[in-house]
Amino acid sequence: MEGDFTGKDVYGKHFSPKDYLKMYYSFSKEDGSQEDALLNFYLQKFHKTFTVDGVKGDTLIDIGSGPTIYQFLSSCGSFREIIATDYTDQNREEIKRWLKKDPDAFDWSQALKYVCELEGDREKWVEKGEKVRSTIRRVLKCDVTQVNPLAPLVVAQASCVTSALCLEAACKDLTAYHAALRNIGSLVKPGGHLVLLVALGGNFYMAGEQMFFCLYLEKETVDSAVTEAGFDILWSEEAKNSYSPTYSDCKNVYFLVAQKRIKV
Ligand SMILES: Cc1nn(C[C@](C)(O)C(=O)N2CCN(c3cccc4cnccc34)CC2)cc1-c1ccccc1
Repeated sequence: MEGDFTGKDVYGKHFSPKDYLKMYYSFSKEDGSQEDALLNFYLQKFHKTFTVDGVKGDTLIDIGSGPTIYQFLSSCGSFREIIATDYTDQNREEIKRWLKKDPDAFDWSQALKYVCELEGDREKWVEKGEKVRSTIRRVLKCDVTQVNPLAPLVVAQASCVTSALCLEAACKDLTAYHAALRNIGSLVKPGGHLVLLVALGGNFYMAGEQMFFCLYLEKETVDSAVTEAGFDILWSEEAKNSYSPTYSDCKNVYFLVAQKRIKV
């Protein structure tokens, strides 16, 4: 199955955060399900980046947060402020529901417990949730196709920009992908970090009954786009995609940490 590019308007109209969260982030009851394995990979790499390797700073901006907060579970202890962003109103509303402890918000307790286990005390998951809530200070609109993705706001350059599973879904071709990387890279201060989670080798993914476009990317394409955007890649790791093939045809997921070159 391959689809035409899913324009921004389709996202706004047809993307259902509830369907999506149920499909991709409902930890199965029995351990070791395929979807768990993929989310566990994401959580392990964020843990390595922020808790083990010590990437830290003042502000972290997450680009294209979607309706999820798993990407903040390790970074919340390393930054004074986190800014979550997304293009669609319904994704930003879903994040705000969780921040406000709305009873209708998605239950992230399994992911919280998993990260606390990585940090050495699974029982601390409630405190971890409070830490995430107190660190996410703003939830803003973003559009990676704009030179300033946070326009009309002008935000000071951040110590770190993260973006998970976003650009391949937001960019219609490689020209747009390179431009989007330059756009989000402009939000990083010199010497700051860019952390990407990318779906490789895919053309589509499902959220509920709706099929969404995915730009077909290979590791080398991502690496060269990151380098051309002014970053040095510090480390990266690929994992086999284990989403059910009816969910997506992407082959691998790719985690990358890069540092913005300081112009001398
Ligand atoms: C899993 C999974 N989750 N997601 C993230 C998801 C649900 O797509 C999302 O919420 N996003 C990204 C796109 N995004 C955007 C869409 C249009 C324009 C945007 C302009 N600027 C910023 C963001 C824009 C809005 C937030 C993607 C996958 C996945 C991808 C490929 C293969 C397999 C799985």
